Amino acid sequence: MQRTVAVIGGGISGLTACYQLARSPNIILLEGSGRLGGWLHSTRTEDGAVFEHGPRGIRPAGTVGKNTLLMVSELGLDADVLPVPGDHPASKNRYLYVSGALHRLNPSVFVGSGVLRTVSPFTRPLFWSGLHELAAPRGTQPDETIHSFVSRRFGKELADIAIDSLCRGVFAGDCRALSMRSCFPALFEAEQRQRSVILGMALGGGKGPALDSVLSRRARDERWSQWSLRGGMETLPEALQDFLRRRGVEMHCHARLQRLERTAAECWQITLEDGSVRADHVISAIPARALAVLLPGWAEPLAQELRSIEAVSVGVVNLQYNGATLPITGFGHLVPSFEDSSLLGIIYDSVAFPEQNGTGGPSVRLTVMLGGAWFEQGFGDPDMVPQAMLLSRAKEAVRAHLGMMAEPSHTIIKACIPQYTLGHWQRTGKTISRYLEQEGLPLSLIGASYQGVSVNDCIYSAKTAVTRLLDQAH
Ligand SMILES: Cc1cc2nc3c(=O)[nH]c(=O)nc-3n(C[C@H](O)[C@H](O)[C@H](O)COP(=O)(O)OP(=O)(O)OC[C@H]3O[C@@H](n4cnc5c(N)ncnc54)[C@H](O)[C@@H]3O)c2cc1C
Ligand SMILES: C=Cc1c2[nH]c(c1C)Cc1[nH]c(c(CCC(=O)O)c1C)Cc1[nH]c(c(C)c1CCC(=O)O)Cc1[nH]c(c(C)c1C=C)C2
Repeated sequence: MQRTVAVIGGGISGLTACYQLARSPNIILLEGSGRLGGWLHSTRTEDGAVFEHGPRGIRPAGTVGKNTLLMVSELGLDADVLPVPGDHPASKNRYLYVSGALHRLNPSVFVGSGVLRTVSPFTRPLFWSGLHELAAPRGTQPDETIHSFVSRRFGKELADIAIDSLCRGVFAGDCRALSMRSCFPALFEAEQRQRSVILGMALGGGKGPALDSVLSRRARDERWSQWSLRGGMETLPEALQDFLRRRGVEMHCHARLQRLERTAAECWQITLEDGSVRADHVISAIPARALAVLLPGWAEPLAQELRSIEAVSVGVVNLQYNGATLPITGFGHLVPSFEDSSLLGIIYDSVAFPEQNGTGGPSVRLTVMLGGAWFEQGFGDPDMVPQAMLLSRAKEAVRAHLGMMAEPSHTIIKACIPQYTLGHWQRTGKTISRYLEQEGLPLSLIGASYQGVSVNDCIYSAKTAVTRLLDQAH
């Protein structure tokens, strides 16, 4: 008898798992909402402007970046790719908003001749942070917060300003709570391997698998910092959906799971609102906390670990200013938590991707990101916050930081980003995997809750999980 694999959750993780399984028969995808794609969600206006609800740019670098470009190529999307080359202002200019002013941080501040100069908002040349790092001893803790790791190796000022902002701009999180080992594993391992992060990164960590494609070679030659797709990031799940439909994969929207049980015949019994499904193996691609509530009472040890993987809420406010121009060009700016904790940063979408501005004449598209780990403190309960409060906070920030006074058109979304806090590596790498192994549970866990929040990480971990599953079956 053919085995049935049920994939729960039709975000990019679940769709990629189906894509990797598509040669096998009896695959069923169950998505709770009315659409596939999860956070890859783009609103397209009648005049062709694109507003992203979640990710708006993907990095091409490294094994995970190349792997995504390979899938994009296989899906026939090469002509839709919008690259941001290395010499583009959105690659060269990123800003920090400190003491009421924008400070430009171009890459040479960290790696070029700029390290010898004092660049505001820092009070001394970053050269000294580099020297400090090269001399600092190897850490002895199995895990450490990002703030503690960077303060110990590079000095407190870099941690307080640059790293605090970076963690807000990637995890919407607090670097004093996030785990270095789980959020930046390559840097953590570089220190373990070579005693110094700088030396470890310079000497490299061995070769990854060969995942080259025409797109990844172009990305390397043109030094892309990121890329998107002409119709927005949602083009990717749409292409996956088309591919899966052609392969005959069963896909169901409005199929929210209510309960997961084991039957006497060692199958999964999956209860939906209006029926049930049986499967031999379940791939969960939903947030860890959402899975925890579906599990039966006997799996409480697993549910407990899953519940401890938290997530924070982000208010995403897209604003369009018709006929306006920005006072500066770049990727956007971040706001460190000491400056204004509940305002994370502003992305200048129209600079990186002018192709997505639409045909309605010149306009500026911005996204203001609010809340994150500071959401409750700034706005109260995420489920109760009035949209008007998020909108007025976003407009006020654009006025104060960029001097743009006009009345914008807008969309407001509330999103979630998982937080890898101290001990995450042990929770996912040891406790959870040991439990699944000991109980012999045919359950794979993929998605942003476990091994990286970026789109690249989600795609790569879905592929790895399916490869493991197919290897076990042979
Ligand atoms: C605002 C924001 C900006 C971001 N920016 C970037 C960026 O610039 N670059 C980048 O690389 N990454 C970015 N990310 C991160 C990245 O987009 C996400 O981590 C990734 O898309 C998560 O994909 P996923 O499939 O694991 O989860 P999700 O997209 O959350 O998908 C999970 C799916 O499961 C469904 N589901 C949940 N519960 C059930 C249930 N009980 N039954 C059935 N279905 C269920 C949901 O409806 C959803 O469709 C951003 C994320 C956010 C929120
Ligand atoms: C202000 C909040 C946020 C901004 N983007 C995100 C949040 C929470 C989410 C996000 N941004 C990136 C990733 C993926 C990381 C990866 O490993 O690929 C995610 C989940 C990319 C990113 N954005 C910024 C940086 C430094 C990075 C890391 C990779 C890279 O260098 O490109 C900076 C940044 N993010 C935001 C702004 C306004 C900003 C800075 C100018 C928005």
